[in-house]
Amino acid sequence: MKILIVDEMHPSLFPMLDEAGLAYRYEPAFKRAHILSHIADYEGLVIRSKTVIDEEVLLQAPRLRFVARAGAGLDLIDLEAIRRRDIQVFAANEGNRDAVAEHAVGMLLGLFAHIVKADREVRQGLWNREGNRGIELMGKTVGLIGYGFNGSATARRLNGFGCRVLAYDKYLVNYGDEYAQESTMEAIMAQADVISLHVPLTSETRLMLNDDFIAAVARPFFLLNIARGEIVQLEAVVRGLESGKVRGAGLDVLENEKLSTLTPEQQKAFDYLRTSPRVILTPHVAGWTQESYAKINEALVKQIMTHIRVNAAH
Ligand SMILES: NC(=O)C1=CN([C@@H]2O[C@H](COP(=O)(O)OP(=O)(O)OC[C@H]3O[C@@H](n4cnc5c(N)ncnc54)[C@H](O)[C@@H]3O)[C@@H](O)[C@H]2O)C=CC1
Ligand SMILES: O=C(O)C(=O)COP(=O)(O)O
Repeated sequence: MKILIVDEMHPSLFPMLDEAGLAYRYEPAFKRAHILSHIADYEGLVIRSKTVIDEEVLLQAPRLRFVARAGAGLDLIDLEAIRRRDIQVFAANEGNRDAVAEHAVGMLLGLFAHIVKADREVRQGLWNREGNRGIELMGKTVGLIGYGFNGSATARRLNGFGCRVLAYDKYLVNYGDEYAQESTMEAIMAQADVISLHVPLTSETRLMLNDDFIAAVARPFFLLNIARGEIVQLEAVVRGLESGKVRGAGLDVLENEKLSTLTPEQQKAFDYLRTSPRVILTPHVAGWTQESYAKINEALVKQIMTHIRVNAAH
């Protein structure tokens, strides 16, 4: 079993692979052309968020038996093309769920208590108390869209703050629990003070949060996007902020995260967001803590070992 690793990994991965007796080649600088010319030799591929796995790559990979995603999002993998072959996909959602949930709550507290805005003002010599009077999480209704690892971890924490949590998940059944009430998109739109997105990027969720969505929400609301930038139409959020329908937004992800290559429309939206005191922006770090990548690696190595054992038994 030979494994090719083509993305930057937390160093905790390598002793784990050594201990498991797995042979690997670590090539974090590999570009697509390198992957295409080397993948034929490998049974396993480990990626993060840099590498697109599509039909063209799979055609060059006759020996490939698994793709391990050191993280959660599978949006760069053509899952249909993978399913047509005998290739397993592993992900490690449990590794960064705590990081994401803490980041979500951190962003909400930051928005509600004006922490970032007030900090900037004090640094400029402004002692603006009334303009930074906060609002409380206690008693607010939070709607979570997507109730998998991240949605449910966020719900647990919000309970501690006295929030009423509604969750909508299109593909789970009986997922209501002591932390969140199973709900519908319509009920969330009718009742939520905060809407937080925890769905994967798919053809269904791409630009899910657009002008129509915002118009359908009954009251002005706060928006959190810690999932994928392409789920949210930024221009619609800007219009929502301008009209007041969106009271504030916490965005860890953007449609185009290479800020030097924004289209004129993206640049205009980004310029609005980066100067708005009602917006908190972070550079796709919600799942990225000192702890999460070690947890991700443990989960991945466990899955790789199980895969090898099961296949050896057959
Ligand atoms: N900002 C960051 O650093 C991170 C971002 N993420 C993003 O968050 C996403 C979610 O992560 P997890 O919670 O671990 O995934 P998950 O797979 O555990 O949960 C996603 C849930 O969304 C539901 N869902 C899918 N399509 C839906 C739709 N159209 N409407 C409603 N529900 C739908 C699924 O049934 C599933 O339960 C990832 O796919 C990734 O894109 C994940 C980790 C870190
Ligand atoms: O796990 C995910 O889906 C993330 O968004 C974080 O991934 P990354 O550190 O960019 O590979």
